Amino acid sequence: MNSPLPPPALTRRELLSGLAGIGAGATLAACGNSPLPDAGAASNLSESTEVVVIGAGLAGLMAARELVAAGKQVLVLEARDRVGGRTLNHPVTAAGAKPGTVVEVGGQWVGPTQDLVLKTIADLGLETFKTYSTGNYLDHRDGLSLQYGHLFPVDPLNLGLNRLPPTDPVGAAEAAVAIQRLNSMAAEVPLDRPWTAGNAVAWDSQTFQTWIDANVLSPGGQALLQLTIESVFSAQPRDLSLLHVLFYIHSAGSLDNLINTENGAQDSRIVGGSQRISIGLAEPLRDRIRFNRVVRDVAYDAEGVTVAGAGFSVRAQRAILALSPTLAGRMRYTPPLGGLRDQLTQRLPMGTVIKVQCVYPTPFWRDAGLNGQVTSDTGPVKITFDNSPPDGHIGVMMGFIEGEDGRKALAWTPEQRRQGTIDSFVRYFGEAAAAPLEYIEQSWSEEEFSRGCYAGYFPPGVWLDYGEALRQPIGPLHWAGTETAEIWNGYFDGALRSGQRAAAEVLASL
Ligand SMILES: Cc1cc2nc3c(=O)[nH]c(=O)nc-3n(C[C@H](O)[C@H](O)[C@H](O)COP(=O)(O)OP(=O)(O)OC[C@H]3O[C@@H](n4cnc5c(N)ncnc54)[C@H](O)[C@@H]3O)c2cc1C
Repeated sequence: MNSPLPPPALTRRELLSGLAGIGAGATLAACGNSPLPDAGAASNLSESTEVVVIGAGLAGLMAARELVAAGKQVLVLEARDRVGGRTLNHPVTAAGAKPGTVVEVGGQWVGPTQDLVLKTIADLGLETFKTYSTGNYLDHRDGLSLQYGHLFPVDPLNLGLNRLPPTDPVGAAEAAVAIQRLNSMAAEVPLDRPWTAGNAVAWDSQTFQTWIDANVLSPGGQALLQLTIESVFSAQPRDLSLLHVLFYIHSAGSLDNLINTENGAQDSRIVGGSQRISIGLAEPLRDRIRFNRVVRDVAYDAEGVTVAGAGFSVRAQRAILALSPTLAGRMRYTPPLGGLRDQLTQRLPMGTVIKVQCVYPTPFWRDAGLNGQVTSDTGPVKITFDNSPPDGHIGVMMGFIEGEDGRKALAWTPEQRRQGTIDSFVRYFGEAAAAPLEYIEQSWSEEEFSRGCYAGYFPPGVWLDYGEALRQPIGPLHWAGTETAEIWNGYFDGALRSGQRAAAEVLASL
């Protein structure tokens, strides 16, 4: 926890200036940090390659790396002026912050069993540090706050006794039993073909809320499961197919893996910020990435594929579309994709999340014996984490406004979101939270090239009737992106695995 800060990560501007020597140098030099595509500078640029990858997030970058390693010619087209997609470092500029201090406004954590992302981090020479978890958790329910620690030194039956807030013991016990039941059901869902599970029809015909209503009796247990699902999917239990929830649990190994901080998906962070993974993957590809290339048209035939946008086109033998099905569905395909694939992309919405962070002179909650991790029944921020830098020289409190709360907050002004965040933090940590030095937010639903987060999710009926079309290549078109992953779907690890899988498909087909 107390390791000194590493040398500052390569900044976006440094990476871009490093990339400016490539073929489309004029465009890159001009693009700076503008979030808008510089279509004019790309006028009439026409290139050809063996494989074109659309999207320079983790999936696209991994696919490109694999193809280059196999000796293929590759071009990566990225709509934004940066790499990383849903990973994004943000500089902390508050007084007292050491130069180079960043917080992640996108994905940030890694944990055990996420083997590919952990290997990638190690291969890139990056380091991880544990999410701050020393001290008590805090649960806020029915207007009261309760601090609690690890009440039970051992939990031999793995009932989650230390994971669920004991504010309502009956509710916590019921939720713990439900979680174990869900883990057992999830193990029956084949990761490669969830729609073939023995109970697939019944499970894909109901929402997760329907299952809660039928199987969890106490209001406290219901509320805990609802919050659990909101925090994992940034959507409401009423939005999600039960089959999808079970697939996702199996994909991560267990629901415990999804929700735990220590030894779970929130276990560790990357020193210098998670976007360093994307930047590290991109560095050897610097002469192959084209920024500000918003692909709008994909024309394909037996010979290959031409992808194009304002002022540019690329001809290739194969294309990997390394982005969410929702985004892939926004492109125009010639000839049109089959109805199954097209309708699939009409049915996979992205979750809704606004990630909010307040910077303070110190992580003052630690002095009160709190680890900064809150669960709450009161919004807009119902989940918080201590997001301070590794040495804790400044305090960063982070929260998510997600699901239903996120949807409401999309209609708020920036000042209302800031005030709502501060009100939540004051409710949990007292008046010391009232005057942050800096407020940072990222609303992923308002990002044209993400359209929501953490990931796309499956409402009822979609796995059953459209699941087959998720990864099935169409002619020279191959699909990647974390939404296509079997293992750790929705996470960094799944994104990287999907890139590897799509690259292997292409290599086998060439
Ligand atoms: C707030 C938040 C918190 C999260 N927390 C975690 C976490 O702690 N741990 C974890 O493992 N995961 C987390 N995730 C999820 C994780 O970030 C994603 O699973 C992963 O980054 C997805 O990578 P990807 O390559 O599949 O997609 P993306 O990162 O979305 O990459 C797609 C790329 O395609 C580009 N693109 C889009 N449209 C076009 C177009 N028309 N033409 C060209 N390019 C285009 C985009 O700009 C983008 O760069 C979180 C996400 C968010 C937003």
